Amino acid sequence: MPHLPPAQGLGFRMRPSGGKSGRPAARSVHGVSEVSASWWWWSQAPLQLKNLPVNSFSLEFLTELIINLEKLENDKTFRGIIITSDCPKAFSAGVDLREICGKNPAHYTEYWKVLQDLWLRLYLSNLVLISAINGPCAAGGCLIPLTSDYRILADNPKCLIGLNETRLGISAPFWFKDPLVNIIGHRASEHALQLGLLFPPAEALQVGIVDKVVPKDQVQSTALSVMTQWLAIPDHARQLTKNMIRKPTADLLVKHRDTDIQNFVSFISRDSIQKSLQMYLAKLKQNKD
Ligand SMILES: CCC/C=C/C(=O)SCCNC(=O)CCNC(=O)[C@H](O)C(C)(C)COP(=O)([O-])OP(=O)([O-])OC[C@H]1O[C@@H](n2cnc3c(N)ncnc32)[C@H](O)[C@@H]1OP(=O)([O-])[O-]
Repeated sequence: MPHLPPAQGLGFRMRPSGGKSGRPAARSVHGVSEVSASWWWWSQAPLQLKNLPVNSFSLEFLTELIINLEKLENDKTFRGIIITSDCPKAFSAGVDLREICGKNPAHYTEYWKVLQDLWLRLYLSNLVLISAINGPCAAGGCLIPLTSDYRILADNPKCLIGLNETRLGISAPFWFKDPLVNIIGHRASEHALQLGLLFPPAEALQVGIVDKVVPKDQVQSTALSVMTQWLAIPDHARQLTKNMIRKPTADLLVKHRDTDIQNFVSFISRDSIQKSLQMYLAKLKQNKD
């Protein structure tokens, strides 16, 4: 049987795309499930996010995710990753508000740097990245879909997706805004970002923030068939093309990382912003079903 991810934290499984029988030995590294991938035909790895209850980005979760992405990137067996959620409530609720509320500037600095690291790793990945979005995906949670090469969303009214930061009284960083503009265009981004819109599936497809909407039970199979299409292209040609298209956007963050951290830390440390985030968190707790 494939090795299952641990109950908490991040896990990932890798499976042959061609349906061959047998399984390689599983081993565990630093508490993270990993399957040693020695079989050349295993070209795509499902990466299942599991940080209960809503895959919010805690510092620990982000760090673990980066380590695992690095392993996949360095393992030449893999040419693509399908990223999905193993939490029933959400694909991702974005930044864990407890990381940016009531902490100190040193913590905010560390947190923001790690979030930038994740963005850079994903945005410039040589692998084909497909987001299989099987739950709500809010604000920072869109970091993964927006840096992916293809996005598939489950057709369920609960599966809202968008950058809703303004509704929390904060602003999405430019490195969230830029990929959104690249994907849906300038005017639609102005609209979506200023109003903090969370799109239901049909609207998400119409505006172009996702590429496909399918019934929830078909998200995974659709991701696999899209992956097959992308893997039919020779890696070197696809990677050069991806890099050519994305590098100018990524370079903006690389060049302005320190200023961006300083801006974030001074903004998030303001009393008025802290108050507004605390109110949002309290409202989330009240709204529980
Ligand atoms: C800085 C600029 C850039 C980025 C910004 C961001 O990403 S800002 C982030 C913007 N993100 C959003 O606006 C999304 C906010 N989240 C939601 O809208 C909903 O939780 C949901 C639709 C994802 C799931 O709905 P559902 O009814 O199925 O589940 P539920 O609602 O009952 O939640 C379960 C538990 O998780 C808790 N919790 C949830 N999110 C967060 C969080 N981000 N953090 C921490 N905790 C969070 C929630 O309080 C509750 O805790 P409790 O009481 O059990 O201790």
